Amino acid sequence: QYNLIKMFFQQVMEEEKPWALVLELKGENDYFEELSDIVKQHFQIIYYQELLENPVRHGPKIQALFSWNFHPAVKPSLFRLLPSLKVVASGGVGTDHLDVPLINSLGVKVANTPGVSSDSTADLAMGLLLASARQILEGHKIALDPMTIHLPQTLIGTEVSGSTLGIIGMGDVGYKIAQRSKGFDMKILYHNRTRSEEDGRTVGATYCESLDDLLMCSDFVMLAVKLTPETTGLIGHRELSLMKPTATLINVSRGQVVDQDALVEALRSGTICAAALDVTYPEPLPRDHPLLGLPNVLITPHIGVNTYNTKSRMVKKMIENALAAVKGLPIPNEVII
Ligand SMILES: O=C(O)C(=O)CO
Repeated sequence: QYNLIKMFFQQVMEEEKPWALVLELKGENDYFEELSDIVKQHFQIIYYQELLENPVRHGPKIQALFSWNFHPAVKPSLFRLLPSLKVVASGGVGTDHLDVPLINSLGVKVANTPGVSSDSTADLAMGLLLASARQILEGHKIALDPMTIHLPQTLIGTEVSGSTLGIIGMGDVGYKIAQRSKGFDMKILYHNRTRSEEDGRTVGATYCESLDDLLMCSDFVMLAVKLTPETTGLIGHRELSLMKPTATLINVSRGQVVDQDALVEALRSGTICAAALDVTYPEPLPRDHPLLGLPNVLITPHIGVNTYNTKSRMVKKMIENALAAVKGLPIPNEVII
């Protein structure tokens, strides 16, 4: 009898949980299953495929939408299926993939997950810098190929210690990159909309008011800006031509910050030495994209935040934001544009 009562209350509690539509978290691997399980502690979940199979049954009950970065489904036709939707809980800091004013005009709020992913993104940025400077991938290929004889005079890389790093964008990620580069004895320059004296001092970074100066003086140029109308196409032909021919461009922000055609040209012509990119546009690049065929380019598929710890923290934040919206409370990380 006790068990029956317990089951009854469990069922009542389950039914009281609000409904959420979850994009992308299902079944890709165990890790995503685990993240889904965290969401399930607070929400009853409908996956995108289930919604499409029966939109009339599932659509009206959905109050929150969980989504990671860009997802092609997040467009007006989806919102039309979700008349009770209160919030898009987006995983990640950037919300450039969402039309926030349009979503708001439908009475739906947008939230993101700031402050929990800058360490992992900065780690990856340093990984790209080191891998590119020391040709780690090329070395790995040689080590795997029994037909290649490794000669000591091959794979001569760029010394990172003592070189100059120019960070464009001194937000959370830029700052964490500066902290790490300090450990590598790099000279650090930064360019930002606003000068942050204190941040600069703590990590020993020198403010460059002029972006051109930073580009001209840096051995590694690191992009860590938000995508805004001002930063779209920030690095084009002119900016690349200011960089040293020995310099490397690293991008962990958004692909659109760089004019990719100009980058291809600069890499082909030797205007700059190399590029290491965690972000491109589109993502992924089409198989025949010229960037994929260049020997001096290293590309990772937008994995800056992909550690288990970071993703778990992001999911927790997404849940906090979604629960607040469903309860009509102030949303901790509401995106206001
Ligand atoms: O946090 C972000 O904006 C990201 O790009 C995560 O992938």
